[in-house]
Amino acid sequence: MEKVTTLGEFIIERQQDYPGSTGEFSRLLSAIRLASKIVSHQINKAGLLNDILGAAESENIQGEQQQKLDIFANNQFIKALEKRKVICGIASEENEDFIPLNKEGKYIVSMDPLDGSSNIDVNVSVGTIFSIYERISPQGQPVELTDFLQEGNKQVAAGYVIYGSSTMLVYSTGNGVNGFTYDPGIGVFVLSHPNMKFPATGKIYSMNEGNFFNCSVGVQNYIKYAQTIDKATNRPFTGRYIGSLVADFHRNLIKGGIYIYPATQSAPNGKLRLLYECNPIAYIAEQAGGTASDGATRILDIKPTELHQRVPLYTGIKSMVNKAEEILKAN
Ligand SMILES: O=P(O)(O)OC[C@H]1O[C@](O)(COP(=O)(O)O)[C@@H](O)[C@@H]1O
Ligand SMILES: [Mg+2]
Ligand SMILES: [Mg+2]
Repeated sequence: MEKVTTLGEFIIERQQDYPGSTGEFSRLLSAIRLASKIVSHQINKAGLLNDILGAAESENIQGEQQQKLDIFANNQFIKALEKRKVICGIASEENEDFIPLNKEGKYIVSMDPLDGSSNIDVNVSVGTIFSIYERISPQGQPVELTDFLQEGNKQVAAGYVIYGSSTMLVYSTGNGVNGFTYDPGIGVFVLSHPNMKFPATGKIYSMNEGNFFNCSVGVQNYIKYAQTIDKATNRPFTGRYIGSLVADFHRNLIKGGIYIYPATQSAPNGKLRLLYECNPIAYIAEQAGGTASDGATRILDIKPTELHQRVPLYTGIKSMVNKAEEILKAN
């Protein structure tokens, strides 16, 4: 019988890569594993439950109408992480300010508890995105804003959960990217996608083209480049856009492509948030042999200044992102 490796076993095995590790990080990951299962279970039966679909009465700090599932997922992840006592603070898309937790905690987590909210009610894949750092303020002290405003290249781990036809947890601790598929029959995540890498070449581009005339000439010229017929360069590329960052990124990671959420006239810094969308996705992209920039600067080198700041995102296969940057620069 083929050997299966559960996420729990994998975490313990990988702990050996870190001599002197205390198990705190493994406990943090197990909290994410637990909350993902609970959210996955809720999503799978969302259509049956009137109290989980639809909008909540509240807005988040970004002025976005919160969905009931945004709040449910937010509460589940906060509860699971708080219980583990190894985290001194959480920043979440759904909370205006960071949430101080255990002063003795060594880690901080920034998260997007439910990504792709506009797709919840229409049974299209959504996700959760998480980014993990070691604190910089002294242990034993309350967590500080500066603990959250670290560059993405300081992340000790990052990942996402995709709630789609199956639920998968994809993460990296800096030694490559591994994907685990949830088996609801036995209630465990099983290693299904070891050492995930972008293919060498790709032909998928993902952008909300409804923004075409709202974008710079550079972005418009890249879209035209993608649509130009030229067999020698694998074009025209195929347009694919789900509207859930996690799902669009995941598809492009497996099939090969580029995801773009550019700056627009109405959103001069783009739409996606640096701390809990762009940094973790960029970390995974680079660990999978791809890249991520804001069109010019490496995402992981951007120094954050605010919890909910937005940046443009270009991520995927290196050659495709480099080409986009080249065209942007030329205009
Ligand atoms: O509807 P648009 O403008 O294309 O934006 C879609 C993007 O917005 C997001 O839904 C923003 O994330 P949230 O759903 O977590 O707010 C991304 O997942 C997605 O890529
Ligand atoms: Mg999101
Ligand atoms: Mg969200």
